[in-house]
Amino acid sequence: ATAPGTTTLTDYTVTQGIDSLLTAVPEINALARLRCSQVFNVESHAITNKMLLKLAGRVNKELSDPAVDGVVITHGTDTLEETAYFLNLTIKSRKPVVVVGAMRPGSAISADGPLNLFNAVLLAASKQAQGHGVLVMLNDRISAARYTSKTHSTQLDTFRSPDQGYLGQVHNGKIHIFQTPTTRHTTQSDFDVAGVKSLPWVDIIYDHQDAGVHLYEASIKAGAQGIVIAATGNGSVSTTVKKGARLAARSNVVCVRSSRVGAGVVSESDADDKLRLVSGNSLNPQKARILLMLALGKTRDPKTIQSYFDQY
Ligand SMILES: NC(=O)C[C@H](N)C(=O)O
Repeated sequence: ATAPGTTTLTDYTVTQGIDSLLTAVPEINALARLRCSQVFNVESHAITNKMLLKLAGRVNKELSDPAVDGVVITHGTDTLEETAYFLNLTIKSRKPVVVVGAMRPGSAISADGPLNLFNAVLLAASKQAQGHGVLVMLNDRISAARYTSKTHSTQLDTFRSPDQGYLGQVHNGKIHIFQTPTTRHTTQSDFDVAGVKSLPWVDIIYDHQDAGVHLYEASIKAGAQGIVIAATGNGSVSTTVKKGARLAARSNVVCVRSSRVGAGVVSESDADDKLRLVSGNSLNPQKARILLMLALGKTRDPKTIQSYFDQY
């Protein structure tokens, strides 16, 4: 992205294609032989389900080529965690897939993109990075797609996971991996989107004080097959959530209770069975939506869907 001046950090437009990103970091040529393609060139809020499906197909195809050691995807940071988690569940390979972004435009003083990209290519080309699921590389930190989330609107250390931390770091051009995710991903995933043309529609509804039930009504009427509730605290079942869940259950729409607080596991509740609710485990609402779309491609049974949320 490019901004009008070197000190402008936020007012930018997507301008650079992959070729200009790479010419800015010639050091990358010493790390790997690169084959590049521009699959999309959009800000990340413009990514659609169709684009996710196309990207997963493309990455799986590249990785099935024995000449390919790994894949790097450059991505806007706003919804990066959604794409990374989707790929974590749908890529059928142990080879590294690294999603990389930048918080500052390339035109800025101290732009972070060049080093992030260098580190991402280093990681994607390495044996050490194999088998940990999809990785996110920013600010020298290696994160697991399952755990990491954008937590700050502008700072460079925005990608964090308070409970699970980082998988490792890149330091002076050397990779250090400290741990591996324990949730199922890539080669152990049940989800396969080969040949899939569209994903079931899932909305996210944010709960708050004095919330109305009209958003549930609208979502069900619009044909959603699932609703993720960004509930308060530990996924609290407020009166509105209860009413919304009852309406949804009547239309066979599956509701997942996640939390708007951004960290922590949402406990399973006694109310879940009665209201056909699924607990979102430690997935934030936007990631719970990704898993629910994939789960609904297989079943509408809340118990089976709960088992996916327990494992992925
Ligand atoms: N810094 C960024 O990458 C944000 C950008 N708006 C995006 O596409 O997500």
